[in-house]
Amino acid sequence: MVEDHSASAEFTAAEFAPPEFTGAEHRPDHGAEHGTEHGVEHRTDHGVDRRQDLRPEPDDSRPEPEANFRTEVPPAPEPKPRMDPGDYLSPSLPIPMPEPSAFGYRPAPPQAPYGYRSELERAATDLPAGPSMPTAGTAYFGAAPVVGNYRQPEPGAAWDAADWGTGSAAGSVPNEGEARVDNPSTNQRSSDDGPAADQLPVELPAAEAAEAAEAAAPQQLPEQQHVEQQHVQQHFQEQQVHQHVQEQQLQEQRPQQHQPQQQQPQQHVPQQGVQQQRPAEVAPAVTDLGEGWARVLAGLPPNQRAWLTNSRPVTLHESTAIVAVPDDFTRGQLETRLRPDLERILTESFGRDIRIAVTVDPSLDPELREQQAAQQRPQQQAQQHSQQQVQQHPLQQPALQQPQQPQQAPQPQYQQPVQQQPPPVREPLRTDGAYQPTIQSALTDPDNGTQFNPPQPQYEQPAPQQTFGQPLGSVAPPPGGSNQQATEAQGEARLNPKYTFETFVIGSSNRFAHAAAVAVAEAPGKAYNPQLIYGDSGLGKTHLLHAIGHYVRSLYTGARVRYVSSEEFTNDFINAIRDDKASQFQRRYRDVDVLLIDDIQFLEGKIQTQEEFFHTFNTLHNANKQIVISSDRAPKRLEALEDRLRNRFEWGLITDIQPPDLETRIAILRKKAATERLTAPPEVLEFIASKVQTNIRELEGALIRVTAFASLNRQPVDLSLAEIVLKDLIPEGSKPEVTASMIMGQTASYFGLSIDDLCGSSRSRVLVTARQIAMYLCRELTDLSLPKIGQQFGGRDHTTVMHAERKIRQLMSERRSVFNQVTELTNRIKHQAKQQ
Ligand SMILES: Nc1ncnc2c1ncn2[C@@H]1O[C@H](COP(=O)(O)OP(=O)(O)OP(=O)(O)O)[C@@H](O)[C@H]1O
Repeated sequence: MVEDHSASAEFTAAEFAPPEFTGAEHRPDHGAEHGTEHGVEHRTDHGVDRRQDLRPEPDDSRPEPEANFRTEVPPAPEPKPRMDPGDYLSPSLPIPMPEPSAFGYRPAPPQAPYGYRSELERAATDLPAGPSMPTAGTAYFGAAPVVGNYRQPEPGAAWDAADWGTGSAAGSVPNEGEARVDNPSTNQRSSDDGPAADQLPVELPAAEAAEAAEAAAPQQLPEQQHVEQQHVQQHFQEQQVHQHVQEQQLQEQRPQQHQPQQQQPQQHVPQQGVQQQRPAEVAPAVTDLGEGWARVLAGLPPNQRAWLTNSRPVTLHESTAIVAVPDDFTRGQLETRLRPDLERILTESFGRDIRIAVTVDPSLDPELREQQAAQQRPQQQAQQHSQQQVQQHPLQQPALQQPQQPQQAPQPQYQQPVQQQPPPVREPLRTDGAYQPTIQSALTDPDNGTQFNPPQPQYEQPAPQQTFGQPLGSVAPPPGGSNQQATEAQGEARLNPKYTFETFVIGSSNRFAHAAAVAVAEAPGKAYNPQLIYGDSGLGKTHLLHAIGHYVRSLYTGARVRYVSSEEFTNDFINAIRDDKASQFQRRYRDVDVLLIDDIQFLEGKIQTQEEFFHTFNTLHNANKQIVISSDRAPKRLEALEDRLRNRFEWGLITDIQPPDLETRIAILRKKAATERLTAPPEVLEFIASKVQTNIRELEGALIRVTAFASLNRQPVDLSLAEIVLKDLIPEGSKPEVTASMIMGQTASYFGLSIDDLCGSSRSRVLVTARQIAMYLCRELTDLSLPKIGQQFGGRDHTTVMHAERKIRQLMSERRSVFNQVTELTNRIKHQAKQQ
């Protein structure tokens, strides 16, 4: 429900989901697998080609490229040697793209960085603007008018040069209609033009240096002016010809010919030769990203091209070109300022719509490579020296032939990206084709029963730097570290591998929460911070939190993600105080890039823990680290939480999850059946979905029971069998409350044990099974979280409960005795609950 749009920017999916929000409309043909059933999307792809909706409206105040060209040229410029496009390309020749299979990776999720956001934004812009509804684009995103990576400053508002990366002094965003024009007399460029010539790094390539020097020259000879004017005129005419030809092309609607184009250096002929250049202007469409990228580099003005010097085209997936850049800051520049021009040129080059997705590959940073090389040099020299000694003193060979110490890994440079510097223009790009994309495959094909590929170990990347920036005060694992470290990092994140975006079914009840979660994962700390997801138990909040974690880790090498439930946070905090390990505790929760904190309602009434969480929150938020919170209520209804915390939750984006409708429930069951390889005909799934309406965990439990029963009895799963198994399911609405103590009491008496036995440490077989069954039933029949259940059973860890749940599910389908025990116990417990 909408609580208060103006104050909390909160909204509910159910009310606002526009009717036209159907999967079919939203999903063109991208992605590995996608379907719409009963209006419910089975998302397994990240591909949604709707980024046009997302991209910011072109800023009128920024000159179009051509206008830019004209305004940048001083009225009487000094003659400059025309640069051959080959010069532009030389430092950054695109490499042939490796075949995905050759490197053992699958292509990145098609258009991942846009699809989900576009969904969210489309939803936002489609909403009716009522009197209490702020304008679209800022309505739902809390205080900051942030959409994706793009921060759109308010017209006239002060803006920070760092946001635009020019290093120039802060200015103000021009009001609508105000154009930013370069000032040739002072040689100052408007901030939108990218790195100004005098701010470019010292070691420019020759051509760039010539241009920078030229821009700095105060005087021009009349003769030079004349030559330059000729160039200007010529270029202008060339562009007109180009436009004309393009218009003709459009009119004729000629099918594009996809012929690979040989990269031809452009001829600079005198003005009258423009007509002869026509064939070169009407370049045939390219099919290869390398060629397309070459055209991009040739087509951009130098100041924009400077940002691409260390970039690298990675691969083209359908209509998404993935480009790697050395750092987050450059990524931001590409995604905001350069995007329109890049996409325009690529679209023209390919003859079809092309969008870009930018990923970070720190190994492209020339400084870093230089440092690496410098560190390796002494070792190599020492090695050479040793070898020489060996040759000179053969008698010493035994000593010298000791196995070499493994080469010490270069020390990581965990620096924050340099914020106000244009990208270094120093070294030619690597052309060895050894690049492996940071974006890991996140595609699943549940219909084929294939599992989601968990992110590859983080430190297999050649980069000795964390892509995601430096966690606060952290001691990051060394580069090139072992798989064990990667596994540890994975373990540290504490993410359930089954809870990914691929296994999450989208319906009208959770569409907004899902779209926001994806947006957050794609731009952690930038899109919506914090993000709060609330909804009743068993509706997928935890699933979304874990999915964010997985997705961040697959997109950003080295990103530190930590999932924790509020109860664990509380316990950890108490233990830290008890053991005098406060600083360790703080490091654990503050040295992360993404903190996912589940069931925040459990902090209610815990004053000291709230205080600690408040500081954790502030530290992370101030450092632009992402915080995602889940709660069973809207923040306003967390009355026992301190005001200052609740206020902070409202800074970002609040989304709710509603109980799924019938179609979504059926879709969830289908997905579950596919991933768990359970066979159940559609009518059985529909029957189960109609019986269990408000809790997806119970829904899944019902499916497990039906299929397990069938498997034990060697019967086919059909409607009559499902009816028998689920006959005791109490209709929703009149659901009596089942408590943990009820379950433990019933279980203990059923197995002839005591409650102390269940909570104790004995590991006799009967006891272990009884304990695990009780834990399983607590999970299925109550709303208790994993840690809470663990507490009930003598303070056991939540992972023990997870293990028990899994184990009993498995045993139910393998052993009749276990199935019977669980069924019998369920009936007894429900019977007892009904009578109370
Ligand atoms: N949209 C969905 N698609 C697929 N599975 C879902 C979806 N929503 C929930 N589930 C599944 O339902 C089960 C319960 O979800 P989850 O634990 O995330 O709920 P929750 O809202 O966090 O509940 P609680 O508040 O009790 O912790 C999980 O197995 C999860 O995978």
